[in-house]
Amino acid sequence: MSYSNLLGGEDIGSYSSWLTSLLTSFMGLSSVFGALGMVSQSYLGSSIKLLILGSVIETGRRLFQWLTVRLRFQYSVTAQFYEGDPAYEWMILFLTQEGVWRSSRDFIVNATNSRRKWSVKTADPTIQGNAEYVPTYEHPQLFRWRGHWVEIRRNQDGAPCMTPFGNFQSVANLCVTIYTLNMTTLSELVEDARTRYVDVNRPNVVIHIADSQNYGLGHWNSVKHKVRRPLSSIILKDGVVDALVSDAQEFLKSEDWYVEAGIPHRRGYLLHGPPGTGKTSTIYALAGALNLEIYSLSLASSFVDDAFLQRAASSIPKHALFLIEDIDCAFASREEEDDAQQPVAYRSQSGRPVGMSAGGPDAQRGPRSLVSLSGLLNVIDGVGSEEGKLFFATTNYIDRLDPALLRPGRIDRKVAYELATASQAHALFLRFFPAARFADFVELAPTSSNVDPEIGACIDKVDFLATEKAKLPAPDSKTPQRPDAPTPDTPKAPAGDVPPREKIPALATAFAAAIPPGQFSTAELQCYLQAHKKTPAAAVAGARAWIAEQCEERRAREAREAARARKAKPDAKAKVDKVENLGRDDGAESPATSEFSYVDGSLSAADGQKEDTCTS
Ligand SMILES: Nc1ncnc2c1ncn2[C@@H]1O[C@H](COP(=O)(O)OP(=O)(O)OP(=O)(O)O)[C@@H](O)[C@H]1O
Repeated sequence: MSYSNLLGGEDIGSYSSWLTSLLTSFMGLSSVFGALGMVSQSYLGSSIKLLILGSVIETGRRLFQWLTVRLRFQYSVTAQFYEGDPAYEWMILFLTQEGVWRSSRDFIVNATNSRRKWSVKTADPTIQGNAEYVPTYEHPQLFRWRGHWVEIRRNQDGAPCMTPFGNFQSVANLCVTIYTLNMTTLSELVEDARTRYVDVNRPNVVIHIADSQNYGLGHWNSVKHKVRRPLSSIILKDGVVDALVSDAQEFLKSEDWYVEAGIPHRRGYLLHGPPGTGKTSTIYALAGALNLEIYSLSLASSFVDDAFLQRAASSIPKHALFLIEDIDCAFASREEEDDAQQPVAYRSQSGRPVGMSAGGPDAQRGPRSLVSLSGLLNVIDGVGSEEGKLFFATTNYIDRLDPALLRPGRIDRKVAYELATASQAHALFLRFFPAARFADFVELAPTSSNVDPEIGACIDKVDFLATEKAKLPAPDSKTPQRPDAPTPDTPKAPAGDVPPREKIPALATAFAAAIPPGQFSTAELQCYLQAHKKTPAAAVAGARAWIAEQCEERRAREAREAARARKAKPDAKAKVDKVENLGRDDGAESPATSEFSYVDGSLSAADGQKEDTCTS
């Protein structure tokens, strides 16, 4: 290739003249550089010095970084806590108590609910009330704990990482670094956090709920705190609650015995009975009394399948209470599948079906679950079941449960709940109107003359009864006393001037006598009494009208359901007849014609002379 080609066709002469002029200008520049030589030498020296200094600084910086990492690794302990794990909750509380985030200036504000948040308290606790202040925790925070420096960093939307739940997900996590040579400091810190959490939650029952399929947050991704309910507030037949508590206590403290006997250390309970009879309340009260946290899930949830159930159950810690409510909603029992015609209904104490649907099981069945029977059995007592747990299940329809589910080893104890008896109605009334609050019950004061005539008549009767009782000699201490009997040291009150405190037991007796036993759930009675919080006499006086109203509502509901069932299935009429005949087996009237009977709440009835005033 020639130069001429390279230069695009220009001749050699013009090229050499261009080269000559270029060399001349270069020589000219060189002379300029030469003139500046003296000056540039000093600049060059400074530049080299700067370069060396920069390199030393950078090397030092890198060395320092390297050393920090090494020292940090060598002389610190780091732990990660993932949202959704109970230990994360402990740390949240710990950091809130330590006031670590007080310096934060960036918050998310949420309305307060029962779910604990990563919140800090404002200086004025009265302002905290309805909102929670959740720092965004962008920057690492350093604080002192028991003489150690602890660094906290929170990763809100971290890069996807492998969670302890076995998947990659960006989960909020908390990174705690303690600067110490002692590895046990970490466990001491975690134990401190746990103890504080237990102490703070002592007045509460902690309920972990699996309420979404977001595995990244753990299976128990919602935490609620309910005020602990005293066991004494659960009104059941004598001894039922005590037996349950001592059984669970015995189980919890006899782990060694189970191991020695080669029996898996787990215990299953099934609480069954009509809605609103206290099954869930009993479980919450029991968990509170035994300091157990509840892990509750519903098999009807659309995201709960065998795999989810398995993983969720195995992530429940030891000495916790695993609760499945409405366990029947998952599937039909084998018998039920075989005999789809068999109607299911609760019966009142008189044998009459109560609150049933005439449409048979299909009409009452809730949504089916993705959980299979074998999946559930496996979780309760198969290889998938974890030991050291109390398993509780509730159902309104024990008849629907497969016998395999009910066998001992899976369900070790069944407790039947029933519609309220007279003594439950009596106890409930006393719970609503404790004598300690008698000052609130103005209608009972001797001076109150402007009360409704019906209530007035009721109070008169109570006054009469109380004064009559006051005239009785003090009962022999060996004689069993009625709950409403006056105590021996009760001062005798003159007729017509009975102190309110003494009217309450008499009103409770009158109320219990007014309520037909085995017809209403405790929840229904509770709802009625709530409407009369401060007026016990009005509650007694109005009981009769309320019962009539309830009768009417039930009849209307049953008629509607029967009509719907008739429409849905041609043979429903036969089923309805069959169900109605259940009520006639013991000679009782058909629920269609006379579902309820109740005893007049008069004082004579309280003394045992029952008077049937049933209508319709
Ligand atoms: N035996 C009882 N003792 C005290 N309170 C009760 C009792 N039964 C029901 N209650 C009250 O009624 C309400 C509902 O009770 P709870 O939820 O325990 O009933 P349940 O039997 O679990 O109902 P469901 O079968 O519908 O879940 C609660 O507020 C509870 O206080």
